[in-house]
Amino acid sequence: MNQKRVLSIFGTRPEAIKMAPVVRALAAHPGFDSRICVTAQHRGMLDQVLGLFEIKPDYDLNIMSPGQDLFDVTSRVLLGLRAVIRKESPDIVLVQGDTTTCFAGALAAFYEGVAVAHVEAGLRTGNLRAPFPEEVNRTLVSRIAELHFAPTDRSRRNLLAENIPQPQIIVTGNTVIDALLWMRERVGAYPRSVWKTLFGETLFTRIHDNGRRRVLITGHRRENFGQGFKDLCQAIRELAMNHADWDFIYPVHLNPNVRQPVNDILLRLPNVHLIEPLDYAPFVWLMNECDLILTDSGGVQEEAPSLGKPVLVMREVTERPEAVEAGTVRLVGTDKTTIIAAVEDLLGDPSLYERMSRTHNPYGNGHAAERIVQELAR
Ligand SMILES: CC(=O)N[C@H]1[C@@H](OP(=O)(O)OP(=O)(O)OC[C@H]2O[C@@H](n3ccc(=O)[nH]c3=O)[C@H](O)[C@@H]2O)O[C@H](CO)[C@@H](O)[C@@H]1O
Repeated sequence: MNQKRVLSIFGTRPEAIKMAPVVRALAAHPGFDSRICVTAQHRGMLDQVLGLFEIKPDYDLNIMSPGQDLFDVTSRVLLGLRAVIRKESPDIVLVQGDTTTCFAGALAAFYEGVAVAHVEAGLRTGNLRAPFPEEVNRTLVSRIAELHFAPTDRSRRNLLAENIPQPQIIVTGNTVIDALLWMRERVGAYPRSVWKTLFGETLFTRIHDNGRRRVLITGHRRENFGQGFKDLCQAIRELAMNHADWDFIYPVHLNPNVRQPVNDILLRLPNVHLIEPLDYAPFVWLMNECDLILTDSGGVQEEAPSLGKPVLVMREVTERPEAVEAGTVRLVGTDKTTIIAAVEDLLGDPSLYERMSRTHNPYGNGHAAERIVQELAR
C-alpha cells in the first residue's frame, strides 16, 4: 500500500498538547508514514507533554537558547527544518496554531515545495498586534497552507472572508478537547496521594475544603508584559486580602517578565499560592477542582467549558469569541477594578455562576483528530 508521508512539526507546550491526538491517530492509521519533528522552542514544557502522551520525535532541532527572541527562534527553526524536509521529502507538512514554530515550519515547507496542512486554522482577533506575534503568524500560515482544519464555523467564515477556497476548509472541532478528555480520564484514576504529595498538605486540604473558593490563575501573554501584569497582580492581591476564605492558585510561567511582578506583588500572602508551572496532568486535575479560572491563555479558554468552569480572560480582544457568545467566558482585560468586580460578581452570585458554568463547549466533542486524519487520508 502506498502510504502518505506526513511530517508534523511543533515546538511548544500548547502545540504539543493539541498535536498529540493527531500524531497518535496518524500513527495508528495504516495509510500514513508519520514522522515528527520538534523544534523545542520551549524545551522543558514541551518534553513533559511528549512523555505524557508517549510521543517519540524522529527529529529534535533543540533550538532553545537563553534569552532567545523572535529573530533567533524564527531563523533557527527555518534553517533547522531545511535538512529535515529535504531528507524526509514528505507529501504533507502539518503545523498547528500560531506559534513561531508554526509559521517558520509552514514557510520552510513552502520553500521546499511541500503542501502544508494547518490545524486550528482561521482564528483571528483582527488586530495584528494582539496577540503578538501570534495573530500575524496564523494569518501568514493561512496564505501558505493548502488544507485548513478550522475548529469552528466562525473560524471557517474568517478564512472564507480572506478568500481561502471553500473546499480547502474543513471544520473539525479543536483537538485540545480530544487531549483534555483523554487526560481527564487518566487523571481521574490517579490516587489522591499523588496530588497530596505534589501540592503539599496545606494546599491540598484547602482545595478540598468545601467552605473555601478556589481561583486558578495563568498568565504569560507578551502584550500584557509591563503595566498589564502589574495591574493584574494588584487585582489578585486586593481580592486575596479582602477574601480570606478564597484561595488563589497561580502556576507562574517561567518568563522573567512574568515572574518579576508576580513575586514583587503577590509573595507572602497566606491565600495566594505561587507554584511552579504544572505538567499537563496536574494542571487538568487542578482545572477540574477549581471554581473559577482567570487566564490570558488560548487553550485554557477552550478547555474550561468542557469542565464546566467559568473563565475570565485577561485580554482586551480574543480570537475565540465562541465561548464568550456561549456565555462561559468573559473578557475582562487587565484593568484592576474590572477584574476585581468580575471575580466578586461571579463568586458572590450563585445564579450568575450557574449560568456561566453551563457545560456546552463550542470547541468540540473530542473527535477532532479523527476528522483531521480522515481528511488527510482522502
Ligand atoms: C492567545 C494565543 O495566541 N495563544 C496561542 C498559544 O497557546 P496558549 O495561549 O493556549 O498557551 P499556554 O502556554 O497557555 O498553554 C495552554 C495549554 O497548557 C496547559 N497548561 C497551562 C498551564 C500550566 O501550568 N500547565 C499546563 O499544562 C493548558 O491546559 C492548555 O492546554 O499557542 C497555541 C498553540 O499554537 C495556540 O493554539 C494559541 O492560539
